[in-house]
Amino acid sequence: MQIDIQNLNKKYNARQVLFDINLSINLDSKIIGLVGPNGAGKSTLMRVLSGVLLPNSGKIKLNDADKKLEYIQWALKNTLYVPAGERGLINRLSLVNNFRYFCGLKNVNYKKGLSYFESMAQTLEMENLINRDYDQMSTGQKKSAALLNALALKTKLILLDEPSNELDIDAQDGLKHVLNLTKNKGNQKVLVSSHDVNLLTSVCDGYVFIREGHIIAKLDSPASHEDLINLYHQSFKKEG
Ligand SMILES: Nc1ncnc2c1ncn2[C@@H]1O[C@H](COP(=O)(O)OP(=O)(O)OP(=O)(O)O)[C@@H](O)[C@H]1O
Repeated sequence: MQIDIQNLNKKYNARQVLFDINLSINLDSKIIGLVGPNGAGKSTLMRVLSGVLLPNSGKIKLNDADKKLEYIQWALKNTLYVPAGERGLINRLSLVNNFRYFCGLKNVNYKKGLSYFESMAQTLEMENLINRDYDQMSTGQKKSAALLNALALKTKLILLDEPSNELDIDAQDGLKHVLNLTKNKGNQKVLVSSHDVNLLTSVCDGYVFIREGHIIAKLDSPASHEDLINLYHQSFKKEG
């Protein structure tokens, strides 16, 4: 199954921020890094892919046997956008009740999903936090909580926006570990936007480079720390 983005444009009022995007995303269990300077359009592209923002023109198509399903219908159930910062979950709900709430939104069986949620909480060393309200967590705990929720829901596509910001060193290791685990478990595609070269090179199997709303390069393989930095400088070299 594949998502095909075709000639997609997105504006905020008069300001165009995505230009004629053409990109195919295969829903295998690989992790793709979305890389680009501040303001390049990474979050916007991920929000469009999650169905919470609509493009102004162009199409997103599901290349699937079930051709009757519109992308937006599929995306609202099968994707989850985890925003940067502290806005991922509902403030006055505990982490486990957030999971229950999101199960309702995504049509996931809460009772069946709970044991997986608990095992992921253990892997992320968050089992002591699952009954704490989201607004009583630290910044880094909130990020880990939103990530745990996304992984436990098992949505087919997870869109992670700067997931390692504000994580302490242990939590960064936990993040890399669980992201690598998702590849072995096999059913979740992850698109991760990040400026963290260490995270990207530890987990990504490929990259999409975006500059000023244009996709300018793709790499279909992992990269070493040094290679990614070199590619970044080649791709985003300032002209003039
Ligand atoms: N709600 C909005 N209204 C108007 N302009 C917006 C809005 N959100 C983003 N933009 C603009 O769209 C452009 C792309 O922003 P976006 O957040 O997608 O970039 P980004 O690549 O994720 O950046 P960063 O790495 O800094 O998070 C920027 O110029 C930004 O100022």
